[in-house]
Amino acid sequence: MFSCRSGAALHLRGAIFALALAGGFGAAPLGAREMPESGTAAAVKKPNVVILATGGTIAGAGADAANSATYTAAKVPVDKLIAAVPQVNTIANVRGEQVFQIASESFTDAQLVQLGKRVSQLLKQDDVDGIVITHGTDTLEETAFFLDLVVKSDKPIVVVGSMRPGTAISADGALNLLDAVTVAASKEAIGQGVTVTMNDYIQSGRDVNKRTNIVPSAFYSQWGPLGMVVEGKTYFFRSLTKRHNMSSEFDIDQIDSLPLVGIVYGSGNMIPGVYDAEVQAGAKAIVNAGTGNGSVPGYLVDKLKDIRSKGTLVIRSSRVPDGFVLRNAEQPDDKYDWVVAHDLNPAKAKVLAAVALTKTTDTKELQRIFWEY
Ligand SMILES: NC(=O)CC[C@H](N)C(=O)O
Repeated sequence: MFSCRSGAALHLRGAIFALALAGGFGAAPLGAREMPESGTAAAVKKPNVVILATGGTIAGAGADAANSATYTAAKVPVDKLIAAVPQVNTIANVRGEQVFQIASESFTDAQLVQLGKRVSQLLKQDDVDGIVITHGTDTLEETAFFLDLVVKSDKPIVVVGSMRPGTAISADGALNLLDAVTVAASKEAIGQGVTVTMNDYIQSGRDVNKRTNIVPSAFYSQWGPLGMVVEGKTYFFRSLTKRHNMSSEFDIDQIDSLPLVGIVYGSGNMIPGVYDAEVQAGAKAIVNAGTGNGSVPGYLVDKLKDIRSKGTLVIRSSRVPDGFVLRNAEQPDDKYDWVVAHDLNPAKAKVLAAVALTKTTDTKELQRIFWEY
């Protein structure tokens, strides 16, 4: 019905082109939050976006432009990151805050809580419309999921990193940051949960995983991206169906620390003493990153039953990146009072377990939480 050859379509395309010409280089892109009030670019009220910088490769620097993988992370301060991408200013009123300057593998739970509280505090302000968090990519998926679970706001929260430092040939950080600001400033991202903008895609922070160590296409979700961001405009194709942010029962304003949760990686010929070490170190739950469908070697079943009977929670996840762990398949979870992590990888299961344990240690409740988030 709406053919490109129709007069109406041609008229519409002509009008959009004329508007773009009138706006010139400084015009707000189509993704900006507010529409023009009088049809001129000057009347566009830009959204306010705060960039919280935490370090990572996006703030990294190498000795030579050929160093795409050998460099030091967490070097460049937030003001320089923003100054390097002046195009963000056409999309939003942007200001930066340096929260940390670390490689993301060095994130502690205390820092995660501190970051979450700052995001929550800022999003309560009327003069903040969206948040971008620049972050190392190694644990970006944990931080994004944590914020998805605990920040009670519908406003966009975008976590972004890069795979190459800004000093490298074909550095990806500048475009990823521009895309992050675009999403944080967009109406379409409201209520979509925490998102991650890497390599032109908008990924759900809940679903996304880092899958490769080097290339810019490192981030992947088995359920697919939510959409794309291209030249200052967002294109959403899906929504997150899991509970998050406003529909979450967790609230960072009520959380001051996280209980310790350990992960044990499954393989052939495992060392049973590793579980004891985690319990002795204070782990309230152990995520078993089992083989296959979260399988547990026969010689370890009694060890895990024993740990559970003494109070530590056992959560079956899998080292296999895709698919999900089925309850009572491979092991009788009902009988042993274990929990399954559903489709969450071990690192994400650890985050959800820690957050859930701030409210309950009841295994039925924990299993409900693992189904719902
Ligand atoms: N690409 C990256 O950001 C990796 C750098 C570093 N290991 C970090 O996670 O911060």
